[in-house]
Amino acid sequence: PGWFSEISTMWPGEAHSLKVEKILFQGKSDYQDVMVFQSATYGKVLVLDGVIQLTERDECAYQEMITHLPLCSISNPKKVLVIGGGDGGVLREVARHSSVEHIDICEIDKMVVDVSKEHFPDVAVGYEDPRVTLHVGDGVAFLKAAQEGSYDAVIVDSSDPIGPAQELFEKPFFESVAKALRPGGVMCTQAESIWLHMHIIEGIVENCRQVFKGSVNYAWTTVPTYPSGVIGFMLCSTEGPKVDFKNPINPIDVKENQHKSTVPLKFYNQEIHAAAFCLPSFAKKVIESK
Ligand SMILES: NCCCN[C@H]1CC[C@H](NCCCN)CC1
Repeated sequence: PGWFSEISTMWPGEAHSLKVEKILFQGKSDYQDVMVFQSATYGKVLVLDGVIQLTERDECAYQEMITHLPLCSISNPKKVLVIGGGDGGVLREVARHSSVEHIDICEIDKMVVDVSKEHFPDVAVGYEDPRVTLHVGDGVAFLKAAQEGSYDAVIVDSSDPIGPAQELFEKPFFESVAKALRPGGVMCTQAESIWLHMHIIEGIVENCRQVFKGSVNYAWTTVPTYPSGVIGFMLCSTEGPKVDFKNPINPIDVKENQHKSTVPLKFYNQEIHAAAFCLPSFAKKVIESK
C-alpha cells in the first residue's frame, strides 16, 4: 500500500521507488535496520538501513557477475572466501564451480542470514551446499586472523561505505585480503557506480594499485534497482601467475555441481564477461590513469 523510495545522502537529489504490496519483515539488528517487502513488480525486496540490497527480479545480475568475473578468470579455484553476502546469493553462484572444495563466508549480521533463509529461499539456497562454512563476525577481524596465502579467491559482497561496511573500502582491509590470497589469487569487491561515485572509485583504484601487484581492473554491470541502474566491481590479483580478467579461461560447470534447487544462470555469459570491462570515456580516463 504505497511506495518505498531509496533516499540517501550517498545519491543526493535522486531516489528510485518501488510500489509496495506488503511489508513482510521489519527489524533492528545490532548493526542496522532490516526490512523485507513484497513489491508490485520486482518480487520480494531486501532493504538495509533504507538501502536496497537485492530484489528477486534482478539479483541474478549482481550475484552472478560479482562471482563469475573473478572465478572464471582463474583455473581451478579450490578455496573461496566471501566477506559479507549474508543473503547467500554469492554462495549459490560459487557453488556452480565444480573445482571449489571449500567456501568460507564471514557475515557480520546474523539477522540478514536468518531473514534471507526465511524470505529469499532461492537466494539463501547457497547455504545448503556442504562445502560452505558460515562465520558470523567482522570480516576485517576474520581476514587479520586468516592464514597467509590460504584462498584462491576473496569476494567482498558488501553494502555501501556508510555504515557497517565502511572499513571494507579502506587500504588496511585490502592489505589483509592480499595477505590471505595465494600468489595469483583474485579479489572482487562491490565498487559502487561510475555515475554517482567516481571519487570513491578513484580512491579504491588507487588503494588497489598500491596493494595488488598483479592485475587491477574495474568492471560494471546493469542492476535496475540499484541507484543509477549500474554497479561496479574491482577485480584485483596478487603478484604471481598472470591473471587476465578480460578473457574468461574457466567456464562454469553448471551441470551436476550445484544444489538441486539452484536456479539456472540468468545473466552471466562469456560475452558479457568481456563486455563488463568496457568503460565510458569519463570513467576510463579516471580509472586507467591511476
Ligand atoms: N548480495 C547482495 C548485496 C548487495 N550489495 C549491494 C550493492 C549495491 C549497494 N547500493 C548501491 C549504491 C550505489 N552504487 C547496496 C548493497
